[in-house]
Amino acid sequence: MPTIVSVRDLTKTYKSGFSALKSVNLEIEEGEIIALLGPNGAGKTTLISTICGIVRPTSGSVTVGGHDVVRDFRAARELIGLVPQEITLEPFEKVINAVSFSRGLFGKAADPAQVEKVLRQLSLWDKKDSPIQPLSGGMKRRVLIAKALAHQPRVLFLDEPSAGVDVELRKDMWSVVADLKAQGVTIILTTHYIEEAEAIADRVGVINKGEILLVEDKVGLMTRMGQKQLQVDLAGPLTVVPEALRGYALELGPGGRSVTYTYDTKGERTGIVTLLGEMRAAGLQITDLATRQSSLEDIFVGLVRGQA
Ligand SMILES: Nc1ncnc2c1ncn2[C@@H]1O[C@H](COP(=O)(O)OP(=O)(O)OP(=O)(O)O)[C@@H](O)[C@H]1O
Repeated sequence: MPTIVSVRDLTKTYKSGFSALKSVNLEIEEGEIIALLGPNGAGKTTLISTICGIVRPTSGSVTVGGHDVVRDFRAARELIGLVPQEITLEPFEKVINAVSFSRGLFGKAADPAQVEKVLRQLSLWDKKDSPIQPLSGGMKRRVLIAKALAHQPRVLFLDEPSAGVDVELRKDMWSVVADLKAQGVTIILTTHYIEEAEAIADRVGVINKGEILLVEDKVGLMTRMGQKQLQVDLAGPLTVVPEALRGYALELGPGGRSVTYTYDTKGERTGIVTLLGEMRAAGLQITDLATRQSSLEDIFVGLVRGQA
């Protein structure tokens, strides 16, 4: 896939002297969903604001569709839609007017057919004549997305799309994002919810203290850095791990009723078969087995702690 957004050696130092981005490099491919994960203050909003031309870079460059976001800002901005974190809508305006007006902000001529297409796409067509105020929280978020899509951008930025949103609405947002991707829109979202990245992103970028720690295919990342754990439940409780099993990475569970064995998913041999054999030989009676794959959250916490 061709690159649509290219960030090269980007730094941002605010007037206060605070260095919010430190030599960030990032290439985003057309048609992908990339999730930027990071703790509070990591630099996520600064990064997307710089790509969108709202914050001026201190050094480095950003291009969108080949247009430099500073030198050629009009052409770059036309390709971008930004859905802000806060609901910033005129409460008494009708849905259809709010969306049509956004198109005009980009100097695009009125196009009722395009506005209808966007409203239908977001299941807002039957609400087109409703004022915004009485709409549910979910519908208001859809209006924000419709406004960002009104001028037919190729790249959509979603800044924490599900901050303060309940589980049902979050799932609803995920299906909207999946539909947009199916229509070829490139999506860049920032999130604190690792499950959100796990559910919808193709690639994940982890950012902390103004630096990108990694950008990687989600599935590949989880396989590369993931570990698995085997929990073995026992008929009788243990007080310590028996001497014969000390060579294994074992942890005793609550009340000594189980042991947990952590193993590497990349290893040629997991060691499970020999472990179970040695447990039996040590006189332990096994009642159940369960495995667990480490999640993106485990990987994320490990990376951010590692940098600290
Ligand atoms: N205008 C500004 N002047 C000075 N410092 C700023 C300014 N804007 C942001 N910062 C600082 O830059 C750092 C990065 O902020 P940013 O909003 O990009 O982080 P974030 O990852 O989006 O955080 P959050 O998840 O909390 O929204 C923070 O320490 C913030 O206080």
